[in-house]
Amino acid sequence: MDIEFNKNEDINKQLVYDLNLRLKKIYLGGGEKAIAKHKEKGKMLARERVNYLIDAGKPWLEMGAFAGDGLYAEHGGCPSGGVVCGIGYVSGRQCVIIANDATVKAGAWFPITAKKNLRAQEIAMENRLPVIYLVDSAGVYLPLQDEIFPDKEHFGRIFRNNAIMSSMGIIQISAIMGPCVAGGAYLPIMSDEAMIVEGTGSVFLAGSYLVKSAIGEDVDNETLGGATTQCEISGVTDYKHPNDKACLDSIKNIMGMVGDFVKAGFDRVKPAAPKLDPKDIYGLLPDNREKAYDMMEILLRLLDNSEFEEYKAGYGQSIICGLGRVDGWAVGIVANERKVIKSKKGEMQFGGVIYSDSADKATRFIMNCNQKKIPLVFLQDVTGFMVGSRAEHGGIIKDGAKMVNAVANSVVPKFTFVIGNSYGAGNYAMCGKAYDPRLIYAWPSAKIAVMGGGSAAKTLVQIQAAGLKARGEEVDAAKEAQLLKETTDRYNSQTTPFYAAARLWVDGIIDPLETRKVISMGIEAANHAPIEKAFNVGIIQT
Ligand SMILES: CCC(=O)SCCNC(=O)CCNC(=O)[C@H](O)C(C)(C)COP(=O)(O)OP(=O)(O)OC[C@H]1O[C@@H](n2cnc3c(N)ncnc32)[C@H](O)[C@@H]1OP(=O)(O)O
Repeated sequence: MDIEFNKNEDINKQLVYDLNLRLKKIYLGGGEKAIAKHKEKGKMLARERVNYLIDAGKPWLEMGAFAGDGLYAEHGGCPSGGVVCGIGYVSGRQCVIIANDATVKAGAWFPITAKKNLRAQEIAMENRLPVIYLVDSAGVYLPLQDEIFPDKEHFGRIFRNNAIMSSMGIIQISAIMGPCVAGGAYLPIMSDEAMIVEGTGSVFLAGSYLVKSAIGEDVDNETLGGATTQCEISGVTDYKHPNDKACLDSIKNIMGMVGDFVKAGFDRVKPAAPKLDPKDIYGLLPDNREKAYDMMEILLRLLDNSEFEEYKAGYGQSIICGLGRVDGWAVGIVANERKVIKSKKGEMQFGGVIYSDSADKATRFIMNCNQKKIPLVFLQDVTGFMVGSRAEHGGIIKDGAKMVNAVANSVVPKFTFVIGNSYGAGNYAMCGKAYDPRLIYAWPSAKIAVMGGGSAAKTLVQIQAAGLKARGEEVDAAKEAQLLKETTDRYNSQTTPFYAAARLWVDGIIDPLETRKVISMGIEAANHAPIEKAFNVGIIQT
């Protein structure tokens, strides 16, 4: 192995190590004190509940672990958005699990909590997966009510989704495992069935403090809406359990009896590991995002048997397209090439840039995958579409539009991995979050922004300098350098995968070695949802 490989390997392994350290801290939720208080009540922690619920030895795909990371510092933070979400197996069935973490402000809903719940429900709806809610929530986080309460994508949307999902035939089971107040109360009761834990679970529209202030009644929370009240007096809840474990056992039991539904029918054969070692990816992926590398070498380490059926290998080479398998599932790959290319026409093309010919090729390939019912996997390392008069005169806008059209209108499931840069309209054409990927994960090496820090800073500084000069202010070299540094620093802090994951622009950050697992679980999930719409791109931009 050469020096470059070893250097990359050290850096990429360090990034994964740092990622795991940050996750470990996040897994502490509201912190040691809140954990101790929670456990004193005899309650399991949110992650313990999930671990107990899911099948041992089967994979768990967490979504949104970094949601809220670095946000709401003035409120004490909101690790994982105060809710644990993911796809797991319960009694052999893939389910979406949504578990409030009551160590974070009693499981109250911050704005990012709503966004994360809505994303988890979206995943359940798109894939027609059952949802299990482990509810332990104080409802709206009152100091931020104006950012979470009334708008379309705020808290109310969750209950609207409960109703819509029910009418779609999506199974929803809730367990009330702590005080569930106001908004926290609607969610479990809008599910197909709700169970409640005796002594710790309670569910009511208004807690004892509000009842006292509203109507002057003195009543404790247990009498108001505890397990006995809701199971034996009101009939609001359906099953009463003595503790968390018994409650979770009951969910497992019910899930074990669920019948089979029609599948989408994506092709799968016996899985095979890649022939080339996936761990090589650490050494192959450069230590910085401007360096060129051979994307094919990465691809071959993600695909079964390292086999790839390349489409139009000699044409539009700044995007690699082709068919392969991941864990036995057939996939259509669309990946940005990162090495400099000399096209057959003699033109030099930069790696990571989408040219007219590559957009044209990718469009046709995406349409082909839709025709053949093959799920699409996008590997993003893209700085954007080619600029300049040659590209414009060649019609780059219409070729880019064509690709965006095919991606947007695809009816096969799409999965996106941001492995390097994800800049500009390249993010869109390569199926960024706005293009409905069923799942989108970033590698620790990812950078997501409208453009790279350097380019953005230079562009902004030119604009700012022109404005200052127009107002008669002197812009000397020192002032320009200061503007450049400030803008670059700000941009760089906003392009990290952590910044993106905190805001749910991606579903999470993964070790590159987990990529195959995400694709496989994602296609298995997507296979629950038959494709109902015919593929139609409308007017294509020829
Ligand atoms: C759709 C409309 C809505 O959802 S309106 C929401 C209305 N919600 C409420 O009135 C619930 C108020 N909270 C409570 O009654 C209790 O916190 C319940 C849920 C019973 C839990 O009690 P307990 O386990 O003792 O926790 P705690 O009270 O010590 O709270 C822990 C920390 O969380 C906070 N907290 C709690 N609820 C909220 C809330 N809704 N908004 C904002 N903050 C909330 C508490 O203040 C406490 O914070 P801290 O740890 O002291 O900083």
